[in-house]
Amino acid sequence: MVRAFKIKVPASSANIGPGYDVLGVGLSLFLELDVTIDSSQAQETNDDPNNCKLSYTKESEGYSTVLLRSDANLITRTALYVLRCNNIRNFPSGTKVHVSNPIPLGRGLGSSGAAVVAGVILGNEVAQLGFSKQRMLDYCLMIERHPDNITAAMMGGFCGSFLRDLTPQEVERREIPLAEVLPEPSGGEDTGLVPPLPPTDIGRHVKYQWNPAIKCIAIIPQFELSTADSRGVLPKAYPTQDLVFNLQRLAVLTTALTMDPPNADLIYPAMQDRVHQPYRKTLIPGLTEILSCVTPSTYPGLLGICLSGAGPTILALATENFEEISQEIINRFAKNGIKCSWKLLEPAYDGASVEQQ
Ligand SMILES: Nc1ncnc2c1ncn2[C@@H]1O[C@H](COP(=O)(O)OP(=O)(O)OP(=O)(O)O)[C@@H](O)[C@H]1O
Ligand SMILES: N[C@@H](CCO)C(=O)O
Repeated sequence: MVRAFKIKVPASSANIGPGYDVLGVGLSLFLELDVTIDSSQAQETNDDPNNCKLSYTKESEGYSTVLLRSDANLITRTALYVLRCNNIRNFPSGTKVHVSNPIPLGRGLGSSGAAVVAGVILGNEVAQLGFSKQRMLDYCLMIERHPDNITAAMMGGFCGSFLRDLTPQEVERREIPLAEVLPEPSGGEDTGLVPPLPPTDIGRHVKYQWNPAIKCIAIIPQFELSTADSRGVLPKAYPTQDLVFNLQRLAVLTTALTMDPPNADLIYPAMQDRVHQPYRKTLIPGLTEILSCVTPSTYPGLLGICLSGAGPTILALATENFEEISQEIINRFAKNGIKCSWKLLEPAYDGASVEQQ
């Protein structure tokens, strides 16, 4: 029997200013996997140690750099983690995965979150494990340990999320699939290890309303900034007044983005942040100036502006004047020698999906 299905996972923007590691919104830019499982084509997948032939469309972001071995690529490596937790060593023979990825890598638009969500869904589908989205979140959150992008990509829409405290035993078992559980890309040997199942309900979330008049402009610099590096510049402890500053704004922002008509006088100041953006300016030339100089008074229709995820992309929320707002930010990056592209996006309300074909 031949099986074919398509997995679609949205990009996402995390933090939305004050909601560091808390808020995320799914965006209308989709990572897509076309999957076929045809045992009569097993020979074609024999080159891969885990029976999976992986390819990317030429137009895909990362086309020339992503690794295609199934135990090295983030999507298939994640799927292998799910399979092995459930005592299945490899993909079914004759598995082919063709990826179309329009989400720029390492720019703050949730490319890794989308890849991890797609990988967990891939594992669930190929082995027909029948997991709910909530259970699949547990697997995702053992890999990417901040829930904002992952939750928005899996569930869609505008989400607030947290990780529950793990018990000391669960903390001990915080398996790190990329380091321990899966074979290293260079070796490729299957160690036979069965990783422990993830604890249940690691991530809890709510979905907020979003006023559909609010569009998301992503201004995307042409340089990559890895999330790990961008987290590395953050302090280990914060002054109380900075945490209170963010908590106050976070509480107001989640409702302000639902109100009709949107109120720029409320949203713009509610999107200010003192927890991550001030520290990340060292990695993103022009950031401080961009965040402070483009305002609703200079650009009617602009509601708020922030760093998208770990950066370097800038997220501007607006109801009109999209081109003018983008051009202003592009010009300011250009003064710092940085070229950008921009995209006008909407929230992806439904999150990740699977379509049987
Ligand atoms: N479609 C994909 N296929 C394979 N690997 C991917 C894919 N998407 C992301 N990755 C991996 O994830 C890395 C980028 O992850 P990183 O967390 O640094 O940035 P990001 O997820 O784009 O940004 P942010 O988390 O701030 O939104 C890439 O360099 C690549 O290794
Ligand atoms: N909350 C995360 C999102 C990026 O993955 C960060 O800002 O580091």
